[in-house]
Amino acid sequence: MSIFKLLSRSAKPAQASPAQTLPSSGAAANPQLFGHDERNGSHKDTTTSKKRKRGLDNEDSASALPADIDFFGGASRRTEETREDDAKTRRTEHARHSTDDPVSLGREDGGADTVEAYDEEESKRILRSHKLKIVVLEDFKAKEEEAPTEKKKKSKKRKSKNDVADKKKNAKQQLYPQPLASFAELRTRYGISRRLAENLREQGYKVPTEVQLGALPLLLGKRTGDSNSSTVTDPSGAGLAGDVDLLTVAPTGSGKTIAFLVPIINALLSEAKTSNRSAGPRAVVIAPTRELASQIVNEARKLAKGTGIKAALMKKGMEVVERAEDNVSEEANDSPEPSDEEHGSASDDSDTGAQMVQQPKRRKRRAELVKADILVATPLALLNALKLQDDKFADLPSIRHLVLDEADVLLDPLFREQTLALWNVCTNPKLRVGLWSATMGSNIEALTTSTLTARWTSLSPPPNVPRPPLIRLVVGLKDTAIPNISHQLTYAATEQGKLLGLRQLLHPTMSSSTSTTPSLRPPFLVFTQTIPRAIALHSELLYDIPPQAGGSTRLAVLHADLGAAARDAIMTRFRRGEIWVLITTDLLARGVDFRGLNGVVNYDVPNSAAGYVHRVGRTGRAGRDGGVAVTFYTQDDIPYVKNIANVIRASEKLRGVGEDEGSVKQWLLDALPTPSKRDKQMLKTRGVEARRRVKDGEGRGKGRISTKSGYERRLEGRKRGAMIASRGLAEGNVERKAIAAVSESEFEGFDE
Ligand SMILES: Nc1ncnc2c1ncn2[C@@H]1O[C@H](COP(=O)(O)OP(=O)(O)OP(=O)(O)O)[C@@H](O)[C@H]1O
Repeated sequence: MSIFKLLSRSAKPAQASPAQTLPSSGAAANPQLFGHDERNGSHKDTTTSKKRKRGLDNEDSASALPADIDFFGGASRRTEETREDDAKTRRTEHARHSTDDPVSLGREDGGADTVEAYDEEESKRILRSHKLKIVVLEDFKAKEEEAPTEKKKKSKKRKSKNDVADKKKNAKQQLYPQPLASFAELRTRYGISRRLAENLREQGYKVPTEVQLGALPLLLGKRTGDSNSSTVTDPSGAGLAGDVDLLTVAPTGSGKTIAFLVPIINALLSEAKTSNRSAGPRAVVIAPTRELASQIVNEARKLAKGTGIKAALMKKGMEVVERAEDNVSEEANDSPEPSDEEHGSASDDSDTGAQMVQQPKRRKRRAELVKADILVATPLALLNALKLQDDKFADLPSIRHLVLDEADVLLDPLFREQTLALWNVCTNPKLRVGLWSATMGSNIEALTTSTLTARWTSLSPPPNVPRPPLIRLVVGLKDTAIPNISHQLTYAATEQGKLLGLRQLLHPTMSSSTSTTPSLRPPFLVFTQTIPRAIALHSELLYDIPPQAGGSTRLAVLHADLGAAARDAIMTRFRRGEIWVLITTDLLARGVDFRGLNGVVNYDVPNSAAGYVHRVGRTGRAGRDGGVAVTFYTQDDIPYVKNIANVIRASEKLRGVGEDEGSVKQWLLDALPTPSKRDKQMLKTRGVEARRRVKDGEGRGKGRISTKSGYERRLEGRKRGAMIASRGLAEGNVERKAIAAVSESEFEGFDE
């Protein structure tokens, strides 16, 4: 039975019936990914800890964690009985605070009535069990203090060297800040705005994910109601108090967006009274694609609802700063003005929700000045808006918070120049920077450090504020795919084999549905290497979905050559469940969050291991189980596929899958060649060459995908076959070869 026919049986064909448990859909039981080792007793027993004293004495060391933190252990293995125990414990905790309303704990000023802080040992244990590692990557202040000391004390060179070594050691010191036990603590312990806390609760977030558990305390800094002080530093004594630049590496779908937005919105709210809101945006979030930027704006708006904080997506035609030429033109106001067409029309911005300020007396060309507190943009869109006549860029001194989402790609050669230019126009000495991604090479760390230093020393006048440290937070193993998805690495030999494999996924046969490997169910994404290949694959599959299941409307292609409106429309239809199979390029590989996505097909292998991590990370988000990632590879891909096989192996290891049971067996790893550095670089920049050489529709090369649908080609094939047959098949080999060629190209698909 075709999955499409099955799905189309429901009253609303666009959605699966509730009875069907589509793997990645629905609410995530537990958004956290790690912590199972707690149960194995790998950590120290904490019988004496404060939290344990609060009614958890009978549980083993893992369960000794507060219920809200111990979801890991619980996620896969917790019994009904222990769940009930946890619920009781939670109720007891709430009773202690005389309310069941998590966000209303504490007073308006955020004081009193908070749970006790963890001691350092317990903080360490919790952070370790959730695979969080936080280190001071660069303690610039200590370094600056160290420099003159070294100069002056030449005679004590040896001693000085020891000092430097000690300080270096300290600079890489590991931190164990208080982990965030629940979102309620954001209000009670960190005193975030009541409205912000309510907005978080309204969205149903209860348990913080690992990255939130570690990053929010670091970024919010100030803690209220702790026993010794209302404003305290972290227990490690690093003196952070929220004033840090942060580089975060955390798995895909682990909730990084909330982790960077909450502290920004909260800071903007507390600065609101003192800051000049008309001076321009105060926070900028840069993302590599328009789709991701628009998603971040939506998230920010939900979190900032009712707070007065505005978030806007940077669009064509928006102005961010008033420029000198605007003022000049004010005087020449009556003279004819150039057309404003190059900046797009105002209606383009109608869905942004940003307040556009009309400047009636100004030059028409610069008619709109965005008045948003948080501006979200792709690098080029923002740079274009800042471009001055002399090819320089206008400064943005109002920006206090800069976030680079998907920082590794933003600092990759493709975007590096633009991103650094934007970083440099943020001239506020109190600028705080956040770099976030699921993958981060060490070159990005080095680039971040050098950029921070270059920027700091170039500030004029020299800043009279302390220089914040650069902290690195890593969740889990760096550059690894999330453990909660099933991987399938499938050798398809040729392009035809891949097409056959994809059709098999669209129309699973009985034998494949009873096989042990999990089957892929719509909605899913299909990634190709290039735009022409995405377009061609879309044409090829256009009529593969039966009309009774919605036909060709269930299939769509999304790529960067489409206009903004078309891209938005496809995204909306896919999110609504109207499109079931979306063929795309790496445009959607990063950041984009489709909650109900059941799987990902790498029709063409990704260009790097990081590419694989991001692509497959579109499924299994927020801890959801059951997502499937299928990767086809051909003869042409063999030189490059080992990196991907290694990522799969590491992810399965995290999941606890044994070496013999995983989808990548040792013999395969041994057989695959290790790509050279040069090969990797070539792959990253150009993709698999064979697929570039053969352009869409040209000849019958091995990299070709037909631009005609399979259905159309079948019809043509039948006609041709009939003609050949009518000429008489007995005429010899020539015709037989022709028939063979036709039938090779006309795969019939899998019927029921
Ligand atoms: N604490 C939480 N509990 C449940 N769901 C959460 C929580 N935090 C975030 N989410 C949900 O998890 C999903 C993924 O979040 P988000 O897009 O921020 O992930 P990400 O870490 O930025 O991923 P990527 O690396 O792919 O960009 C979103 O749908 C978000 O609403």
